[in-house]
Amino acid sequence: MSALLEVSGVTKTFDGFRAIDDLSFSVNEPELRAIIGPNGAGKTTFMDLVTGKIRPDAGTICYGDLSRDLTKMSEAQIARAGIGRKFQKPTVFEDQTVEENLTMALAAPRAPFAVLFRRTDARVAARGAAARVGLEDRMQTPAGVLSHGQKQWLEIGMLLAQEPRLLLVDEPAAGMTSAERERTTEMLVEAAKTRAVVVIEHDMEFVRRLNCRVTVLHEGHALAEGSLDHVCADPRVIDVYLGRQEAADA
Ligand SMILES: Nc1ncnc2c1ncn2[C@@H]1O[C@H](COP(=O)(O)OP(=O)(O)OP(=O)(O)O)[C@@H](O)[C@H]1O
Repeated sequence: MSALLEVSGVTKTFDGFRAIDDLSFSVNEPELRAIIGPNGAGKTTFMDLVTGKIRPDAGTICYGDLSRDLTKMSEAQIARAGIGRKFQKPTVFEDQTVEENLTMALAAPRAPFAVLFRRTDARVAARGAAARVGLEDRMQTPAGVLSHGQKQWLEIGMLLAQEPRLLLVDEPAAGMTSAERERTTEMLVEAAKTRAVVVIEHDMEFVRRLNCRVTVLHEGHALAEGSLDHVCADPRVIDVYLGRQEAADA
């Protein structure tokens, strides 16, 4: 296990407001990491910075064996370097079947099999990708008629088909049934056996099931890090996040 992503002293200001404030932490490969924290803590901004959607004012985000600084790379270069991102809302092609969606993902330029793809059996490859997210019985179903959870899984399957080294997943459990949430944790745990997977999530039951290291963000910096039990026992975390969550849940 070694560091795949090293965030050092990153700051991002929007109109004078420090959304990310001297943020430093690292993610190993392979590893499953959860990022939690109150609304506005900077979680989504962190993902925007890693994927090159926005640039920091200061700091570096080093990635991979050559420690390339992602802050100097374009979004396309970062995607090609093996970083995949799942946004909160599913963005699948609703008119296309599960098989067609997965086939498109397999044929994408950054997919490792894209060059070989014409020589392989597209159906077998797509079925393999579907099996990773439990959709192998839905190959001919238009994505638009899948449940919300199944659409999320399809998109995770499309990303996994491209074999990212680092997969960023923003609130996958939102809007899912408890059975879907449980299945999703299994998928992410499995995916993180061979890559780094970073999950932003508010649902603490979901985070508990991920059973992984947790980083708590607050006001743009890492407030605490460790097991869920460790960070949940931290008075600062209780003060800025868990106390408020309990109040919101009440
Ligand atoms: N493009 C932007 N312009 C101005 N302010 C922004 C921009 N993007 C984010 N912010 C601000 O930066 C702060 C961090 O936002 P961010 O979305 O990263 O938080 P978050 O931890 O993901 O919150 P949530 O849990 O609600 O999704 C917020 O105060 C937000 O309003």
